[in-house]
Amino acid sequence: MSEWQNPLRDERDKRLPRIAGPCGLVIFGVTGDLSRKKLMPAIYDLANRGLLPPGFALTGFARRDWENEDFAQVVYDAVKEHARTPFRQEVWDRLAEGIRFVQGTFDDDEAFDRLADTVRELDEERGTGGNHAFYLSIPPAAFPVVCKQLARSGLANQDGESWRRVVIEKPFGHDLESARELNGIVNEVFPEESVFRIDHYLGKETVQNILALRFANQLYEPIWNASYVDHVQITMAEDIGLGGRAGYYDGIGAARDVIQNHLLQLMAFTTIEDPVSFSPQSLRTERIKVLSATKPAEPFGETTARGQYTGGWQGGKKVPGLLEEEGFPPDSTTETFAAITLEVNTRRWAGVPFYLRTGKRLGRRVTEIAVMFKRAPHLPFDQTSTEELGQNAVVIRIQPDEGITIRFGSKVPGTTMEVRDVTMDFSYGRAFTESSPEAYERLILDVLLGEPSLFPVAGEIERSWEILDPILEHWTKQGKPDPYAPGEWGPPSAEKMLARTGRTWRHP
Ligand SMILES: NC(=O)C1=CN([C@@H]2O[C@H](COP(=O)(O)OP(=O)(O)OC[C@H]3O[C@@H](n4cnc5c(N)ncnc54)[C@H](OP(=O)(O)O)[C@@H]3O)[C@@H](O)[C@H]2O)C=CC1
Ligand SMILES: O=C1O[C@H](COP(=O)(O)O)[C@@H](O)[C@H](O)[C@H]1O
Repeated sequence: MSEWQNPLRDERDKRLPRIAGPCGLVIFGVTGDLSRKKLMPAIYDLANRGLLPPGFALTGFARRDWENEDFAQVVYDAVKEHARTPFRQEVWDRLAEGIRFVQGTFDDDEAFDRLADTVRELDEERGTGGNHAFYLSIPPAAFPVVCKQLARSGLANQDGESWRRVVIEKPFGHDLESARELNGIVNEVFPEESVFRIDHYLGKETVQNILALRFANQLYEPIWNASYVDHVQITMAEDIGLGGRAGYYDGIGAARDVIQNHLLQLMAFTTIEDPVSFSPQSLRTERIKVLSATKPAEPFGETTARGQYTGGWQGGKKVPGLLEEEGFPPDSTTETFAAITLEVNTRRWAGVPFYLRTGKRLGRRVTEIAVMFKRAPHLPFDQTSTEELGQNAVVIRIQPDEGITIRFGSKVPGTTMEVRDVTMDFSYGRAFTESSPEAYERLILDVLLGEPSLFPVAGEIERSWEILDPILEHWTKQGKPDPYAPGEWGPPSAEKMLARTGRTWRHP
């Protein structure tokens, strides 16, 4: 064979799509909301993009008395309703050949033995090669029993030639102690490198783009620190209510639901030092370092706010308050809005407050990171000419209208020197012809490829709870959250929380 190598080949290979090797995926909880709306459509989308191996197998495990064909019909309906990419019959036919169903409950040993038989048969019939991932799309209380069943039935066994991986949905625990306990149980069955804890925000293109923005450019990094940044606001606002989600949400609340995971990860991506490389280990090391340096600002009575939506009008429709939503007790103290202040005690960030907020039934659906810069030390203009000038800002829009906006002052055309804010916009939709894959597509593919960069490790999860636990304890003592009407941006206490520091929230 010639020793000559095409000098462009390595670079080109890096851009070729990464296709999973022979494998299968078992989903627990296939009748659930997440599975129907996100997981099954994402699997079809991956198949449609040619990223799954030819003999790929999808096995569902649930209580319903179904045959393989019944489950295949459920997957078909989910794909038709929710898939991102166009439906192609030949892709579906190929995928459907590998669909299996196992009926059972989580405490049923025989059901798990049947699952083990099914997996063995798939290895023979479909050539899955003993490589299987188990996706726990189930209530968090059931994570331990399913892990134990996977161990008991031998499904977690890896023989060195093949792999077994477990995928665990959020929330991972409800405080530090329960997260540690759960990590212990999971790690008794699966080594840490086989555990993929899902935080679907890390699968979003725009979240990964934070790293590109910061580390692929020279423009931002020199000013990305306490000398130039005044504060950072991270917002995840939703306009929907919690109808139909009481079983999961009551007693959990906004902070556990999204601050502990999505928002702290957004903060970590915004604040990490440049990783040595983009290897999973380097990225995780930097994320853990910054989370370890993060503390909630005190006193919590002034630095946090929490609210619960009341009934009212939104988008021209009458909507119920949380306490009128089905399944929530009339005295529920679950918060549907949460805002907290964090300090990142590193040389780069000391003194810069990070304000994180999230809520349901707010003004609109938007997730963004707004890096707000200090004002120029001196303005050589009349005071009246700069009255409408705000702070410079870099706003990273995670969703919708994914992109980046930079706000700066500009002269208003005319004979006077009047300066006003203008914006410069980068929009994914306009800049690229490629459409963004759904977060779950990216993450499921990464599980099958064994690529762990975008999955939080045990240490990150535990650090996040350490940050949040003292605030949650304070709120428990406080009792009822403050009311806010649908369409508002949280309760008045949220505005006060920033007003005390002379700042205001953005109302994006
Ligand atoms: N829905 C979402 O948008 C999101 C969900 N998540 C997480 O994903 C996971 C699943 O959520 P979601 O789909 O909403 O939950 P659902 O309540 O809609 O579904 C739960 C699933 O678990 C099954 N199940 C529950 N108990 C048992 C049991 N004893 N034996 C067998 N099957 C059982 C249910 O089966 P059956 O139909 O028979 O009851 C159902 O398929 C949770 O951890 C959640 O926190 C995370 C982010 C977003
Ligand atoms: O994890 C969760 O995220 C969803 C919002 O996800 P997004 O990708 O649409 O921003 C949220 O509604 C849910 O409460 C939470 O569990």
